Amino acid sequence: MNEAPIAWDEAVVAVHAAGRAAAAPAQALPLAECDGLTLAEPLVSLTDLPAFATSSVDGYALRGPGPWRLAGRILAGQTAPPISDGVAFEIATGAMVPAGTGHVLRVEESTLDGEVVSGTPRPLPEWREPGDEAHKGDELLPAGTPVTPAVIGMAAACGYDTVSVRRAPRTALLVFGDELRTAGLPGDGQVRDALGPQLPGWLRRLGADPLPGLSPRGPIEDTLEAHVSALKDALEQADLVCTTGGTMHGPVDHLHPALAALGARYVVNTVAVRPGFPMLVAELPGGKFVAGLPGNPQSAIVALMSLVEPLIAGLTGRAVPRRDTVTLGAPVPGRGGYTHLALVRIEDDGLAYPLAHSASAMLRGLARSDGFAVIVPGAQGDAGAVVPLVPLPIFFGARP
Ligand SMILES: Nc1nc2c(c(=O)[nH]1)N[C@H]1C(S)=C(S)[C@@H](COP(=O)(O)OP(=O)(O)OC[C@H]3O[C@@H](n4cnc5c(N)ncnc54)[C@H](O)[C@@H]3O)O[C@H]1N2
Ligand code: MOO
Repeated sequence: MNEAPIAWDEAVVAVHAAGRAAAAPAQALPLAECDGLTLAEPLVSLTDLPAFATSSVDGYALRGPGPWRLAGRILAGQTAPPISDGVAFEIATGAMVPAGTGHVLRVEESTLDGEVVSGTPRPLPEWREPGDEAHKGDELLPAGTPVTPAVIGMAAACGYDTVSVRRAPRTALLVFGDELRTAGLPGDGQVRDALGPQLPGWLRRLGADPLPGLSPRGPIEDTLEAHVSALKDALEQADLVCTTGGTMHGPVDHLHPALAALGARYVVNTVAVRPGFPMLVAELPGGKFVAGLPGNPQSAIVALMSLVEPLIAGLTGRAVPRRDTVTLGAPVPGRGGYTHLALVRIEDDGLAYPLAHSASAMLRGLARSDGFAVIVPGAQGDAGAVVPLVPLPIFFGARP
């Protein structure tokens, strides 16, 4: 219970390593099923790209000095015949350039008189040579690359039908707290559950696969028995179970005793970060994980980005999440020996400003935020300082 909190940056590395050691096996999946998954092996070109000399323009393939006699037409998709001196083939953009072609003359820079083509070809080739983009065997992308639509397009272009990927970790979300209402207005000691509805969306954006029926489940009754049984059930289906609330040691905080009852080993138990320090990740027998997110809503999201993001990265074979930097537009206080993850919004001047209503129990600042500025232990975030940013996984076009 009184374990010293681990430094924030060390916690990130520790959970990533634990996830990496338990990563899902590689599997070959059809391209259409790979969006959002992770390459398990380097993407190596299966062919020269382009695979044949490809015309970049509509015009005429020519050989030797002009004028040229029109001998036929080559459309995209057809195999080009060889070409001989004094001959022209009408050729389409994307069509195969005949072996022996000296020039491709653009249609708009040519004249066709009966069957005679004339004009002055441009000096530079108007076609792409085999291997211009890639040679067979070239490594195009390393293992661990997240599969985006562009990666799928690249894989298709160089001949893949399936790619070797690691699947998204299946997640469950258990919400703890007898004070939580799942509908209607808060009041009389009860609050709306603000984490059950938002965490599955964040988890999906971080590359996880939230299980239907378990995303969320709760509120789970505030008894140890109910906690143990809910965790057991969820762990049967999920690779990673996230929980909210109950990370402290209050009279109805049952997470730690429940983890002990299940034989869990802490990977990280409390982190020197504000807010959110009671966050934890534990590994269960069988290589499954529980991430304990504190109940205060903003603290839960700090824990998500501090521990769950790198854990998912490890489980899928991705690198430790990269942190870009931002320049602060206004001062952000440090938190002594703790790392401060401070909600910021990047305004039109390109600078990151702290947000009002950013206390750990609040969501108003989070709802307008681009991410958390990182103020390292012992430092102050002065205006003009360049600091790391933990970006929230929102599309730029969708920022609030
Ligand atoms: N004696 C001490 N008490 C507390 C300390 C401390 O150092 N000493 N730390 C505080 C900090 S910091 C945090 S964070 C919380 C963490 O507590 P738990 O993870 O055990 O969370 P709960 O006690 O269950 O809830 C805390 C708070 O958050 C509200 N909550 C919980 N779940 C939800 C939800 N799904 N949606 C909206 N709000 C939620 C809950 O009602 C409480 O207000 O401990 C402090 N205590
Ligand atoms: O650190 Mo608690 O997680 O501030 O609210």
